[in-house]
Amino acid sequence: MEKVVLVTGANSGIGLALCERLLSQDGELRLCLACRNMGRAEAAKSALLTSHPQARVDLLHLDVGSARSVLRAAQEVKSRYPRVDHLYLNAGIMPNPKVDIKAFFKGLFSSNVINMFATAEGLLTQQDHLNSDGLQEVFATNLFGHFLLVRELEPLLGQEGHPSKVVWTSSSNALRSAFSLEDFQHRSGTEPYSSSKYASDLVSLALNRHHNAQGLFSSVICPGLVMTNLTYGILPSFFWSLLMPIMWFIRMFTNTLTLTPYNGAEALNWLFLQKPESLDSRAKYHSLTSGLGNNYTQPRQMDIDDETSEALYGKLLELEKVVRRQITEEAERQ
Ligand SMILES: NC(=O)C1=CN([C@@H]2O[C@H](COP(=O)(O)OP(=O)(O)OC[C@H]3O[C@@H](n4cnc5c(N)ncnc54)[C@H](OP(=O)(O)O)[C@@H]3O)[C@@H](O)[C@H]2O)C=CC1
Ligand SMILES: CC(C)=CCC[C@@H](C)[C@H]1CC[C@H]2C3=C(CC[C@]12C)[C@@]1(C)CCC(=O)C[C@@H]1CC3
Repeated sequence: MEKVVLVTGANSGIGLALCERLLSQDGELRLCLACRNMGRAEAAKSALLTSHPQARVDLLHLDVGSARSVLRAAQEVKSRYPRVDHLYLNAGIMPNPKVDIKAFFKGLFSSNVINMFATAEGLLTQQDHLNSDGLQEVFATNLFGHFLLVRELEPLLGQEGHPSKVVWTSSSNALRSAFSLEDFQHRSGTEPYSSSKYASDLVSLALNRHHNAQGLFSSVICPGLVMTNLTYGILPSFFWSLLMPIMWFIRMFTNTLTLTPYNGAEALNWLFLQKPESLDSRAKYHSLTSGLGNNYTQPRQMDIDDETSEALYGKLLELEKVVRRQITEEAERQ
């Protein structure tokens, strides 16, 4: 049977580049683009079919920021496919980003400049708000919706003799300093993006602990700094044009400025080809691009521990119960 691959946030940026690369790799794939905007999803499908006319590309309506939408979409997946071989949890948002310009120029002339361009530590804040489920939107979109999707699709992930891979698009901006177990939704801080990405690293580790035996293997990747809708939302395009020469120069000294979605999808594509049992639960797989433009993937140990990972996993299971109860009660009232 052909491999089934589902990609969230597949209609643009790194997700779309991954789809292109996967289809070039394996013409037999059954590729499912899971997107919240069906117009954009159709456009992405047409683009993919232009370069791969024989490809089997399906669309699925999925808003990962809405628990109801996730449950509905998961039902649809269960009715369409007997199993899911690769589940790419790639959709992500960074709403209302603000760059600390003073910190940027201070960092630019310090020995920390390479780390600053790689992680944005101390540079970026965002303004978040509650969504219709009463959850912080960044947490709900980048983490919880994906967690719920994995929970719902468990019966399709890792069947007898067919291990499945779950891959989270995390970030080098996943920083322990932005995350707190007591405030795992990041209600009170100003770095919800960083917190949600750190949480995805922790959850991936917990998924491996709980589900490797059944054949579900979870990994996290970092695409590097890639020019996409998400990054174009951070600064006006005029600033990006000014910054580009600096970024190309810095690329001589650090390989984390992958810049194009194709390069950024390197680690996602690399993971597709690996035996799941050979992967390291504690490593983040980084897409890297050399000064000469060569792409490669490198594992780097994550700053995570079992205790925090298990505690967060427990809290997410509790929250899942609350959200499911809320949805059932609302359905009963209608
Ligand atoms: N660009 C970079 O430098 C880096 C990006 N990343 C991560 O890479 C991932 C992909 O982002 P990137 O390609 O850069 O940015 P894009 O904005 O191009 O892609 C994000 C994708 O996620 C989708 N999405 C957002 N919210 C939802 C939702 N509620 N439900 C379903 N889909 C949704 C978007 O759909 P729509 O078109 O409808 O908005 C879009 O397809 C993200 O997780 C991001 O955090 C990590 C590190 C660096
Ligand atoms: C002139 C001026 C104010 C420049 C600021 C440069 C920043 C906009 C970039 C420096 C490091 C970048 C970075 C990201 C976004 C843009 C920068 C902050 C990400 C946070 C984008 C999303 C990620 O997940 C990781 C990236 C790390 C580096």
